Amino acid sequence: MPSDLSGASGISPVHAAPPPAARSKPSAQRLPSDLSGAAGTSLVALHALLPPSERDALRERAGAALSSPPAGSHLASPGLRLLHPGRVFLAPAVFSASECAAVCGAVRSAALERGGWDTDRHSRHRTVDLPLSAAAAVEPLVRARLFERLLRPLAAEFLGPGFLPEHLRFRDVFYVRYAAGGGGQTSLGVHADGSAFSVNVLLSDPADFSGGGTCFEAAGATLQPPRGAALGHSGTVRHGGAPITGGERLLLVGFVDVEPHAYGGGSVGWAAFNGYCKFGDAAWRRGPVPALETLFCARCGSDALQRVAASVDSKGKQKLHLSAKRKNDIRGTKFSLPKPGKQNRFAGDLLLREDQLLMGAWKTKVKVGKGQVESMFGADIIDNAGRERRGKAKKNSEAKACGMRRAWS
Ligand SMILES: O=C(O)CCC(=O)C(=O)O
Ligand SMILES: [Fe+2]
Repeated sequence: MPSDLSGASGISPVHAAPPPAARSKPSAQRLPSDLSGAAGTSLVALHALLPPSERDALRERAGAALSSPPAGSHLASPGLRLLHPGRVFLAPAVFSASECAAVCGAVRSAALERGGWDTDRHSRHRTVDLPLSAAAAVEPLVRARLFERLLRPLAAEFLGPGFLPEHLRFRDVFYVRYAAGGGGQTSLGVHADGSAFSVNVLLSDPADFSGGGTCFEAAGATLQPPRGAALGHSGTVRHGGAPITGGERLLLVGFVDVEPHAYGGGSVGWAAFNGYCKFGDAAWRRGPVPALETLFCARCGSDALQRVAASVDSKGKQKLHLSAKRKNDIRGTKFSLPKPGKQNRFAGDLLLREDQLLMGAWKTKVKVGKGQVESMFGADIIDNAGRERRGKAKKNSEAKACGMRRAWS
């Protein structure tokens, strides 16, 4: 564990504890539950913080790369590289204790209904788990909280102003169960996740189990965040689940990736739509978007945006100089809609409102591996969603559930 931990964010240093040798009891560091204000943001860098100058340079590079990417460029690899391998983060309160309890309840009932937990969703370093979709009753809440309290601050804090939270997506989100006794899984070997970065949130009450925590190989430390907090780290950081010695430990684990699509300038509305598909209402309630990049009004979704003069008073409050007398002049703004063209010329739907449902977009695929494609909205979206298949089913046309694999172990 690097020595610069102390004082990084008002959290006491985390001292070396060996990653879990199968049976030894790790000396784990319980993190305080009240971290509010620890670093002035909702996201607390726990260790291996880059020196400020290097961090600013990184941000600048990220901002430049992401706000004006060269035409046709893909964001995936810059995103992966942007996350410094040694960094581990904590988002102190992603869920409240009562939300955690509600999610635990829903997940346990889902497991009962399905006749047990899954054990084969991940090829290596298997976990006893359930996908996010299994507990449908709490899925909107979980997506919203992850977006609002994790992805949004994360995008703003670490990837620079040109980066929208919608550039991030979950490749896999699942509930993990560790249980002592009864043949349950008690620990998870050290591994790296094949994600840009990963997060895990403790859903159980810490009084319900002993031992546990997430151990980090290089740091030689095991961290035990409080209930409802998320521990985040680069997917390349080798880590594992420390053995529990009693009770049940329920976690929410998310593998986050960077969208392989650039949203700049005129396509911010499209990014917001994409965000809505992934994260529901929470993505709609977005913070201020850089005004010049906005196509549609963030409140009503209409395109009637008008530039007005603005000033800032001595207290830093913004004042808009709107004139009640000013009439909207719509001369020259009414056109008949052109007919869609052929062979990629003006083909597709015209984007007239921010919340317009672009049905064709569901078919947009991105390459995820050698010869492998998936919907740009994530592995769990299939392009014929909601459409009935007419005629004979094609051979091998079945959409394959694409479970996230842990790589580089
Ligand atoms: O148990 C933990 O704290 C870590 C879980 C984890 O790394 C995973 O599921 O990939
Ligand atoms: Fe992991």
